[in-house]
Amino acid sequence: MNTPLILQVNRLHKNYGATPVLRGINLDVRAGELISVIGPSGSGKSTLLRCCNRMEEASGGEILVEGHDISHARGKTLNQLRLRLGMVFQSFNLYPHLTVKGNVTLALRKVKKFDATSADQLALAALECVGMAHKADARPSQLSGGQQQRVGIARAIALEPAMILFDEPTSALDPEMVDGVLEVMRELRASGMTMMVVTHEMSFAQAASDRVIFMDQGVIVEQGTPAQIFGAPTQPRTAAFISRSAQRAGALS
Ligand SMILES: Nc1ncnc2c1ncn2[C@@H]1O[C@H](COP(=O)(O)OP(=O)(O)OP(=O)(O)O)[C@@H](O)[C@H]1O
Repeated sequence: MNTPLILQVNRLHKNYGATPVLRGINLDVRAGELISVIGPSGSGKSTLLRCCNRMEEASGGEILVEGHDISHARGKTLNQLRLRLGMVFQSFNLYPHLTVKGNVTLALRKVKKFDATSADQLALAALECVGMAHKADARPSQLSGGQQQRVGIARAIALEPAMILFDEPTSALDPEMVDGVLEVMRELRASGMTMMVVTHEMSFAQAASDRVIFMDQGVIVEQGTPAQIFGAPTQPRTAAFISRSAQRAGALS
């Protein structure tokens, strides 16, 4: 039996001015899936992610979160649906004046209205999940980039979302920090979290995803298992991208 649908994207269009950036995206995400979105720079990957939680307004189409239409929701309903989609950013977006724990409890207190004790407990549990509980009282500036990103992930987990959207979570990190963050994401996957990850880390997409989506010029060109997309792509554009990425990785190693 299929697991429940967490996210449905139907005929999604996005224009910036007269320029179409997303051109009719259709996509279903089921509970427990880890989906990697790959594709050339400018293909619309981040825009797709940002339209899902209405950080960007779509120009057309519909997005359902656990069956509820977020694309036309307003006010309290919109806020509640947004909370179901956690977001992890490339640039961490932690508040520098708050401690690690303060960053994680902020939305729990302000948005979810938890009392201080409950918010602290949830925050410490989330920090434990990403191996950062021992830094609960540190400031973000005292942490490495990889540690800051793990706090960003803890902040998302603490809100108990139905799904987490990751927008290039390792792109701003020094190479030696990347593996620790990818490991936390693998553990989250193993714990059953539903995840959609825009990534340039091809080895992660290949090894950790249930499904890989290849985008180019605002459309999904092809999607399939990592074995299909990386081993036997059916579309010439996918094959060319995979081959270029492999060459680049070879040149770097
Ligand atoms: N706020 C904006 N205003 C105008 N154009 C934008 C805006 N945001 C993105 N774009 C354009 O939309 C296109 C898709 O951008 P997007 O960031 O979604 O691509 P991407 O596939 O995530 O690229 P990358 O891998 O480089 O991050 C690009 O041509 C980009 O310049």
